[in-house]
Amino acid sequence: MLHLVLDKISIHYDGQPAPAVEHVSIGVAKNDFVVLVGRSGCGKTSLLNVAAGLVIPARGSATVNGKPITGPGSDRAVVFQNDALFPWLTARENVAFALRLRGVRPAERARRADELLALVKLAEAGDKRIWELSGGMRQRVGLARALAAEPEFLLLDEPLGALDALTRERMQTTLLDLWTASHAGVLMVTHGIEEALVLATRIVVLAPGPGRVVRTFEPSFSRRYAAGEPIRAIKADPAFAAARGELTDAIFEGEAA
Ligand SMILES: Nc1ncnc2c1ncn2[C@@H]1O[C@H](COP(=O)(O)OP(=O)(O)OP(=O)(O)O)[C@@H](O)[C@H]1O
Repeated sequence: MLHLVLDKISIHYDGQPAPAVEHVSIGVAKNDFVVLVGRSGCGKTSLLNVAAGLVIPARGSATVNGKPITGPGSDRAVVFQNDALFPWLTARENVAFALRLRGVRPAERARRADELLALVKLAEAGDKRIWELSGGMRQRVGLARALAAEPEFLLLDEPLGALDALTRERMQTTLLDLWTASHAGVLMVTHGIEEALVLATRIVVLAPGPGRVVRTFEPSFSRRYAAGEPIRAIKADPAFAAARGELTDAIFEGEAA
């Protein structure tokens, strides 16, 4: 079984008096969609950066398929909010660039890039330059580029955070479609409570001071979507509203009024 494992992780930034994160364990298997939520400063991005190999923990172990994570690797692709694409290149060229890094032959690159753009519903936009695209379209090019690496794990830091509410909602189902099609394990950070419920197979709720896990939830809504239930019907289910209330309480529990 493919696994990304953060085991008893503590993170202590240089010059800080206290650890940012203490004793946090999170596992992501293939086909899992794990979402980290919690108040500002609870260490969500720091933990994602440990998984990406960009932050080395003070204690604990981070492994991917049993091997220690010592830096970025082709088994993990990262998408950040406002991800940097090359604005002067077309959407197709941006995706093809990632294929080139993977050693895909030039003759193959354009065809494969078009397949990936179709997957994120941008089949018509291959020839458009990045500066000609909307924020939501750019974010989809970023996802197509991440998928070009055929990663076993996708690490997403607020990938929909910069989008307007309607585009964000549409992108949630795009993300679920990509997850279902790719079978990748996903670890994602979000501030969106509904977004976490729509997407996650597991939600890890963190609290700050220092960052630690306070609750986990295993919602079934994303599996229901993957099984063919429309997203509107899922969100209208009273179970969805109940889960939203419970998750909100867990996030704000213990917060000084
Ligand atoms: N490079 C750094 N150097 C020093 N301290 C840092 C650094 N990065 C993060 N921190 C601190 O670590 C703690 C956790 O930060 P982190 O960004 O991981 O939290 P977060 O939950 O992602 O926050 P937000 O929801 O506001 O994005 C915070 O107290 C932050 O100030």
